[in-house]
Amino acid sequence: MKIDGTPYRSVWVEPSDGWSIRIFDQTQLPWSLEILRLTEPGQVAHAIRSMQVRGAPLIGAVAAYGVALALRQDASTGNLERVVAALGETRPTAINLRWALSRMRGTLHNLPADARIAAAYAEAAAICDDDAETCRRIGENGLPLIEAASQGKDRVNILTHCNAGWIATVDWGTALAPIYMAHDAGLPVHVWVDETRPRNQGAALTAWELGRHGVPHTIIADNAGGHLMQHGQVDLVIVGTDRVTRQGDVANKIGTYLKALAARDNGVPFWVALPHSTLDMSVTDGVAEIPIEERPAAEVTDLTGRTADGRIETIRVAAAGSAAANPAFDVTPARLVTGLITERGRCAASEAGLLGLYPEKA
Ligand SMILES: CSC[C@@H](O)[C@@H](O)C(=O)COP(=O)(O)O
Repeated sequence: MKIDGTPYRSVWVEPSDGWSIRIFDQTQLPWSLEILRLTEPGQVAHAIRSMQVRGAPLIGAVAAYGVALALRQDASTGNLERVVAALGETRPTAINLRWALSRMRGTLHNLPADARIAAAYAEAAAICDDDAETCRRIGENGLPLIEAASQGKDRVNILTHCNAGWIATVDWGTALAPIYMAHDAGLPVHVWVDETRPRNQGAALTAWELGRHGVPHTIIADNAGGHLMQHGQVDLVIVGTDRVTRQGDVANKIGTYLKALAARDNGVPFWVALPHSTLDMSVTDGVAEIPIEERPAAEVTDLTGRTADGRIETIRVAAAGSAAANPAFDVTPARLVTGLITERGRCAASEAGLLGLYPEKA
């Protein structure tokens, strides 16, 4: 996607040296566009854990390059195993991280050490190209939903939660890909952007992305969605996901489940966009089985923003001395999901629906 006319991906190899890795520091958005250079796997682990990079597909892609950086230092089998294990522990909920690391391990494990570095860069690049193309197809497969919802309307209102846009993936995004395509096709799209407390991925990242692309949008407090649905102001909900189970349960940013409940109560379609790398067929019951990341309490008690004179500051908004809990994801049961949008088409959020599109995962 483009920033001020220049096309970017969310992760790339620095062309001047051919090996170091470039990412946007998402903790600095929307205030400043800072590009970081990662040169060793410890920096990659830090970038994922601190959410300088975030979003399920992107953390998988960056971790893949983390393996390549580690092998530059030591291409032994022992080091390959160590880096795969270490990066796999950086965040627990998004399955894309483990998917990418296991794909890297599978490609590299049986190669001689002196062939591993080039192969690791090639495999990480293939993961990135695959993700960009996959997300583009998700856009194509979600577009008809927006076309149908916009019939006879001068505005089609889509609500989204968190950030499942191009900076959460390598390119295009998942939930936002159909929205970009609809906007580019001239459909009258308007997006309700949940602010997405506690880290504000909606207010900071989704709003930034949509704004750069010229997509009309309005930021709302997380609790406003139900009210808007009751008053007919939401035509459909599209969200991304960090893990979809065999029976179609969906893990996504905390608060997604409440949006699905409100959507069901108001007859609003609730769609979930995902690439194949987000499917975890080894898990059936998402509520019981998906590990939910618990993040620092300070993300709840404190807020970071830009002051009127341009300084980035963090302030405490909670009462002094109160404890805070911060589960970062929740699971929406399949029964609340209207359907899944994938690179292979749309399907029901069910085992039969998923196996219809992905028979090889039976
Ligand atoms: C295409 S990204 C889908 C999900 O990863 C996204 O909705 C989300 O929940 C991201 O959470 P984050 O904690 O910001 O990594």
